[in-house]
Formats: sequence, structure tokens, C-alpha cells
Amino acid sequence: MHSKDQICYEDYQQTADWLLSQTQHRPKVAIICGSGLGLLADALKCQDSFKYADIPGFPQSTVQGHAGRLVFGELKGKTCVCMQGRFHMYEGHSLCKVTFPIRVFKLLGVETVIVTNAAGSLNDTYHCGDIMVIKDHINFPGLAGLNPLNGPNEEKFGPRFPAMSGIYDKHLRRLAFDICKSMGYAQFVQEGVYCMVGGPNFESIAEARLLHKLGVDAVGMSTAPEVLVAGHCGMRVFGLSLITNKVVKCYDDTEAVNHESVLEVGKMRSETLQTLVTELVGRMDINNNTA
Ligand SMILES: O=P(O)(O)O[C@@H]1C[C@H](O)[C@@H](CO)O1
Ligand SMILES: Nc1nc2[nH]cnc2c(=O)[nH]1
Repeated sequence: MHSKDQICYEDYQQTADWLLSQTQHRPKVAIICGSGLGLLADALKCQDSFKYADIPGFPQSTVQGHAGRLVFGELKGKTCVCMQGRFHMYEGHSLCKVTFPIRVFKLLGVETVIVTNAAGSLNDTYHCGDIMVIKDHINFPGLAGLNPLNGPNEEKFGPRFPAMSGIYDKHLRRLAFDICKSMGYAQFVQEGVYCMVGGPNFESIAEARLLHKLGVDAVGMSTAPEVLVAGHCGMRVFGLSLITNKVVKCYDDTEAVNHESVLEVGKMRSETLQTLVTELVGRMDINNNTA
């Protein structure tokens, strides 16, 4: 490792080599579980799991609802790796640390990354418990210069100036909608724009109104950095937001969001999300290699 915040190619490689020496699984798909959505990992068969604390070079989860385990296993015969708990900028991690696992996944041979998160809705037609297929994002920290790709570009991963148009794979989005229709989920599945803010505070009313005016459908505190880094190294990206609350936009509204209620809605929808992700992985076009 160079300086505290600078991570070099060999650091990612060391962690990947360690994981490859500890498991026979050779994942093609990585799944990142958002707040309260860690139960997604329970669907994996033939599991090998590792606490983040035991993985050389891995950051640590500090947020309630993020177990801090990396789980390898099979979903519908496809080998996956699942992060039960992600890292957020507001925990004090640098964005290189937040996205460290993504580059490790690339070196493990992962080709598709599925990101999930808990988010508040700005779109008046959305309801608590809705699932939003992410069509695109607005990355506020990124627009302000806080970007995991800052610093010397690591050409072995990708280009200096990666495009982000079409980053959320159209084919997978369409497939997700087909699955939702056939499972009877269509009435609570939406497609929209996710916005990342830094957190850890939830939005003020003026901020909520600003996001609403900008056309944001759902707001959260994660996802965009992981998606940037996955896109930079050529991985296919699919994203889901679980709408855990409506963002307060009215000064007369006395309700206030809290993390506990976010986790509660996560629990309520965990089985549905598990089914959707399992079916999606099952119907994905990937080559499944084993060690
Ligand atoms: O990891 P995600 O983005 O799902 O977590 C969201 C944003 C905050 O970390 C937390 C707020 O309850 O949920
Ligand atoms: N920023 C933000 N993150 C969330 N995560 C879950 N709900 C919310 C919300 O309302 N705002």
C-alpha cells in the first residue's frame, strides 16, 4: 500500500489472490446488499463466507444492517459473490476504500455487478416498499469532485475518461421487468433515476425540493461510486433501489425518516428482492467457470 488513501494494483491483487486461495468458487456475478437487504445472501447455495475483518486489505462495515461478510455461493447454478454490507463515504472511508471490493471482484473474474440500496422516494407516484430498477444516476459527490477514479489512472483497470452513458445495462433492465411481470410484481416495480448524496443526514425539506425539481426519483447515500468503478473496468451493471420511505418535501409534514424504519422495510421486502435477483441471475447470459 502507498499512502493511507492510495491503493495500488498489487493491493487489489493480493486480496483477490487470498480469496482465490480460500474458496473453490469462481464468481461471474457480484451482488452488493444495501441497508437491511443482507438476507439476499441467504439464497446462495454451497456457501463459503468470510468476515470482512478476516480478509486482508478489506475495509470494515460500521453501519447497523450491514453484517460485514463476503459470501460466495451458487444461485440457480451460477457462481456469485455477495457483499453482506457495503462501505459508505459517510463512515469515513475514502472512495477508494468504498470501491475496493469492486476491483477485487474484477480480479476474481466477475463480469456483472448487481447493486442494491435502500432509498427515499421523491417521485410522488412511488410507495414505500416499491422496488425501483435504476435507469441512471446523479452522483452529487462526483459532480463536486469526490470521485473514486480521482488520482493516477490505473490503465490495467480502464481508461482515464470512462463514459457513463448507458451504464445501467438495458438488456438486464428489460429482463428484470419481464421477470417482475411473470412473478406478479409489476404493480410495485418502477424504473427511475437514483441520486447519491453524501449523508449521513437525511435531506432537509429545501434539499428534497431541489432533488424533486431535478427529476430525481429516489435518493440514497451509496451505489454511484461502486457503479463508476465497475463501469470503468468494463463490468456490466444492474441496480435496484428499495423505496424505504418517502422523502419529506412539505413544511407541514410532521413525519421524519429514521434508519430503523429503513431497515424494517428492507426486511418486509427481502424475500421479493431475493426472488427477483435469483431469477435475474438464473436467466442471465454468463459463462459459469469453476476453479
Ligand atoms: O447502503 P444503502 O445505500 O442501502 O444505505 C442507505 C443509505 C444509508 O446508508 C442508510 C440510511 O438508512 O440506508
Ligand atoms: N439520503 C437518503 N438516503 C436514504 N436511504 C434510505 N432512505 C433515504 C432517504 O430518504 N435519503
